[in-house]
Amino acid sequence: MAEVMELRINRPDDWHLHLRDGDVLADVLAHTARCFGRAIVMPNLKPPVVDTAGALAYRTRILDALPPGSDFQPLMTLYLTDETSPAEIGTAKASGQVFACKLYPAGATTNSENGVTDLLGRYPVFEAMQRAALPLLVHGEVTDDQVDIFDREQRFIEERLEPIVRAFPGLKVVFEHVTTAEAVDFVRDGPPTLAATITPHHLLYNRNAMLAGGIRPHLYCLPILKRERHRLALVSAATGGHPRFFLGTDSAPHAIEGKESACGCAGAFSAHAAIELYAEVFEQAGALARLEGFASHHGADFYGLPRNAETIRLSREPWTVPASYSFGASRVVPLRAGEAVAWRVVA
Ligand SMILES: NC(=O)N[C@@H](CC(=O)O)C(=O)O
Ligand SMILES: [Zn+2]
Ligand SMILES: [Zn+2]
Repeated sequence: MAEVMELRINRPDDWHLHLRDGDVLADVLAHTARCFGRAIVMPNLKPPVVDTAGALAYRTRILDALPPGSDFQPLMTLYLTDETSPAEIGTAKASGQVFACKLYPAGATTNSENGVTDLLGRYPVFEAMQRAALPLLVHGEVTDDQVDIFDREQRFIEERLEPIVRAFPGLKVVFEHVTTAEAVDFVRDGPPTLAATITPHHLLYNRNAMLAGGIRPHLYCLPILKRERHRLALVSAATGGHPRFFLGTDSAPHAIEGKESACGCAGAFSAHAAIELYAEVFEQAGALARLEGFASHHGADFYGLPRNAETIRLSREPWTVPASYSFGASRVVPLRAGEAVAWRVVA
């Protein structure tokens, strides 16, 4: 069969994105706005976005930082804490600009210190979200020191996520950045209200890529990269056409000095080449025809939003990723820095 050289798909959306704030916001945002129509914007700023007023103010800062002429739409989220009230959920929904709430178990990941410690105590808030039809987005890892970091996602499914999904049959839940075969099975076997996002780095790399032959801090993210058998399960879920798996980059930039450190931050920056990297994954799986569903349709359908009408064009033209990009006063090292990416977005 002749190699596909060009691909036209509906404009994709990123259903899990970190844009950060302040002097780095414009630098980070430009990478996503060059190709994605919308993105679910994560609220784990310092301090986190815990109420509707904060989300609306952050949204304005994002719109102000957009490149001229861009019609990128930020879809805002609230960061759940032990103090979030059910009333705030109604306010968030009524704003028309908040599209979900994010559950970070306290201590699970970057800027999760203010996250939830008492999950059962949050049930009245989940109840309010179910009523308001606001999806719950979950960083699905237990935080217990006793649990091995490679087992934290699996344990979260059994101990935390399964009970929530069972208790709230009308609540849409997105299991964010799934990294294990167990998570894939849980979502596939779950109800229509349960979906998952999958990142480009978890589709492309296993833990050897991060740890064998030298430690590569720019591949360190949470949940941590897993064994090859898990990566293969993710590839089959993403490329298999199942409507409850969709694109969420978890592009999470950190300044180079925060990553190349004795105690480096978790997060991989991928927005500079996100759709291109997913195209590589789908091509390798012989599933390029399914890229559009995963990247441009399944997420919008799950959130109950219209699909983007415009299209983008991808061409099979390799290019070399720069060693770093501007990040406010610092630099960020992107995924694939200094190496080739097989696809590029053309106008
Ligand atoms: N994925 C990460 O490793 N880091 C994210 C937080 C998150 O999504 O868990 C970040 O904000 O840096
Ligand atoms: Zn996370
Ligand atoms: Zn994230």
